[in-house]
Amino acid sequence: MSILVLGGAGYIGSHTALELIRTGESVIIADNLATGHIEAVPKDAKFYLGDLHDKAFLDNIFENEQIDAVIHFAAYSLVGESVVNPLKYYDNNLCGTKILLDSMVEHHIDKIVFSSTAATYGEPENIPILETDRTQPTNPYGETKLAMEKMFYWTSKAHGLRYVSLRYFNACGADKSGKIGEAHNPESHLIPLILQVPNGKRESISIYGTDYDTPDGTCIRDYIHVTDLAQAHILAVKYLKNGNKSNIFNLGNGVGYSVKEVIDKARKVTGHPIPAIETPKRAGDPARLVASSEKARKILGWNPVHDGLEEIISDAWNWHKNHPDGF
Ligand SMILES: NC(=O)c1ccc[n+]([C@@H]2O[C@H](COP(=O)([O-])OP(=O)(O)OC[C@H]3O[C@@H](n4cnc5c(N)ncnc54)[C@H](O)[C@@H]3O)[C@@H](O)[C@H]2O)c1
Ligand SMILES: O=c1ccn([C@@H]2O[C@H](COP(=O)(O)OP(=O)(O)O[C@H]3O[C@H](CO)[C@H](O)[C@H](O)[C@H]3O)[C@@H](O)[C@H]2O)c(=O)[nH]1
Repeated sequence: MSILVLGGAGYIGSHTALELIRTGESVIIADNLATGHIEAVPKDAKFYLGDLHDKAFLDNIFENEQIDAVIHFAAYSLVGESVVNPLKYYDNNLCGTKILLDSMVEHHIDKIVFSSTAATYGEPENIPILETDRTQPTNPYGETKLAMEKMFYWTSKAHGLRYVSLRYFNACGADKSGKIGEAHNPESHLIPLILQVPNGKRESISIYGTDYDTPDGTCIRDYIHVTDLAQAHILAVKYLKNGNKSNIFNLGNGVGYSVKEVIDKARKVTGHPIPAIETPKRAGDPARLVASSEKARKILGWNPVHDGLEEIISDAWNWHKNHPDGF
């Protein structure tokens, strides 16, 4: 039996595929390469080039491969773009996933783990954020992920399929091998943007807002190593294989770092002064997003081990310095 990794040529998907292979699983990747890279696909994974919206493409995989469970990463995830072009996000993230569910139900594939996000919460009520806290997204990207969760909920009630939704906080870092890492174009995430400065790709890093209600005035986020995220997916598949019920888990370290702290740590890791420029706030950024991942720890047995900011940035730097232009 194999695990189908949809979006496995992307950043988090390729790291998860690699970890699955390291644990001896048979992995099949399907991806349209919209934002992914063929070079990120592990050599031991079988690859299908195609799109989530193409039901015949999915049907063919489910008919010709022995698929035990699906891990679904395929989505668009640029918050700013989702505000300007919401229908692009509804179409890919929600309508695409609807086609996937049609095909899974038809082929009696009954286990799926999928990527959700901290963006489902919007402006948080409490810190750390619990899975039971209010979900009120402040952008279309977060809305599409919340709508996906609800679509899974009702589909599971009607068709007996079971799911695990993983709400990641800020994914970062890279595989220790240095062979794969984050390569988004355009890049919008803080750590890879910072590392473009010592790589000679940009002059400085912008700090979006310095008058937030935080100790140094800059936004606080919960940075979680991509390899720890990958492990959570493996545990979530195991959880479903053991017959457990559908569930939602936050994935973060439970520790928040400010934008200034991240920049300082990157200066230490790279030995570069990394000039920073204070700019106005980016619309829709909550001051603090920090996860409680107690539920994932207790129920999945998840234990993030690459949790220090220095290790996260060192692993990211190990990738970026050798791949300044990505793959
Ligand atoms: N990176 C983060 O910090 C973060 C945080 C929270 C949630 N997420 C979610 O995690 C998932 C993976 O994020 P990522 O950073 O690895 O993104 P990514 O863009 O690197 O990977 C997504 C992959 O899905 C593929 N894809 C997209 N639409 C497709 C379609 N219609 N058919 C087939 N393949 C398609 C892309 O080509 C790409 O390989 C996404 O669902 C994202 O919303 C990411
Ligand atoms: O050049 C930059 C880039 C980012 N930031 C700040 O750095 C922090 C982190 O920003 P990212 O763009 O790296 O990530 P977000 O916190 O915006 O992450 C949100 O968007 C992600 C998708 O891209 C995930 O879905 C995640 O769960 C969701 O919270 C934010 O305070 C942001 O304002 C800067 O100051 N300068």
